[in-house]
Amino acid sequence: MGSHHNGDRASSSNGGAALVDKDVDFAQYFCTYAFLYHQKEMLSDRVRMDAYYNAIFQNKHHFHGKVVLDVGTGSGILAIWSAQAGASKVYAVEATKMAEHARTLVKENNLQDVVEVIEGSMEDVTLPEKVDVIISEWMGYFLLRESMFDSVICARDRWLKPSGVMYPSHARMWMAPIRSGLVDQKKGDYDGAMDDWYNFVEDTKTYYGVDMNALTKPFNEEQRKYYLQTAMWQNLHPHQVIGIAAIIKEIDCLTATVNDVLEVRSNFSSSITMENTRLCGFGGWFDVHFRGRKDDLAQQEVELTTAPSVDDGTHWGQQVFLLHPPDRISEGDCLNVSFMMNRSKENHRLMEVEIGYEIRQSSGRSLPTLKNKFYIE
Ligand SMILES: C[S@@+](CC[C@H](N)C(=O)[O-])C[C@H]1O[C@@H](n2cnc3c(N)ncnc32)[C@H](O)[C@@H]1O
Repeated sequence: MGSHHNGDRASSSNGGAALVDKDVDFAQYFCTYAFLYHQKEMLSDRVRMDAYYNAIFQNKHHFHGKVVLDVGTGSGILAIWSAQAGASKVYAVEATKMAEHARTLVKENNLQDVVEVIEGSMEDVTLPEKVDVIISEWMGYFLLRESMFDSVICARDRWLKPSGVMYPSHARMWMAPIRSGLVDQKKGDYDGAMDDWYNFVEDTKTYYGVDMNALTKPFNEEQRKYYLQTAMWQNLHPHQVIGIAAIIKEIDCLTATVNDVLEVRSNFSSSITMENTRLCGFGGWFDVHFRGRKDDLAQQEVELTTAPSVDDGTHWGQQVFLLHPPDRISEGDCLNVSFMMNRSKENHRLMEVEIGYEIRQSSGRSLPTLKNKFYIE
């Protein structure tokens, strides 16, 4: 993944809705994955690496003598591990030129007889046989950003044997109320940008004789979106979580369809667990599990979580949705939240989010429901 302000991680499916222009998709999305610095960032994420490493090497029975497909192999790391764990054949599919680097690594590690690197979009590739295992690291910010899971679904439906296993096998999205000083900082930035605009309008009128004020409204909307409504990348401290976290989506990777992940809708409640604090927003994260399948379980189940953590932060961090203004809130209060996330119409790899929430105070009083719109860019 690129910079922490929502860089890109990568696919080329049709998003389940509108048709996607592959050239545009390549320019906007895949391109970043062609850089080694980007792959290195993922390869340096110890939580991510340990989880996949343990999932493979503690469950060698799923790999030994088996045919494996790695969807989006990048540097080839998961394909190489699969081969080292005893796979008889690994197809490693990668859309970008990173495939060439993967090929180099495969050769240097003496696995060229087992791992076949194929440069191409998963959706376009034809394999000579069906596979026993599909492994992929497809997760974007807040799980579904990038919509790369579509490509995994496509691969599964075309190439996985009926008895096949998915790595990971399950995924969940989580959400919790949080406190954060960022809410004040962003509001300050936004106010500063608007003050600057008003000065600009005045100066333009004074010095150049043109009144720009008619553009104040659209400028304001633009700045609000940028400073106040764009979800932020954060590595939250667990102490910033002020209420019970809720699961808002569960995905069985063996059976989920694109339709199942086009939209996420959840109504949940969260009890506030911190005395006299501020509700500054909501934090969203995900976890995935490697459990094998019901009739062919993992010997050692592995979890990869991106929950707020002091020592085990990941490059995914959490996505933070800030509320302006924040509300005073205290232990015993309860939040009723309605959450909705859809793909952006302009770019199926980006997301739009609506969060409605109502505070029920421990006194029994309810505050009016507030609705907020956000963009995961
Ligand atoms: C998050 S990276 C993971 C890379 C590597 N598997 C790892 O774990 O380090 C996802 C990779 O999948 C590739 N990718 C995404 N969608 C793809 C598709 N539809 N076909 C082929 N490659 C794809 C991207 O270019 C990127 O290199």
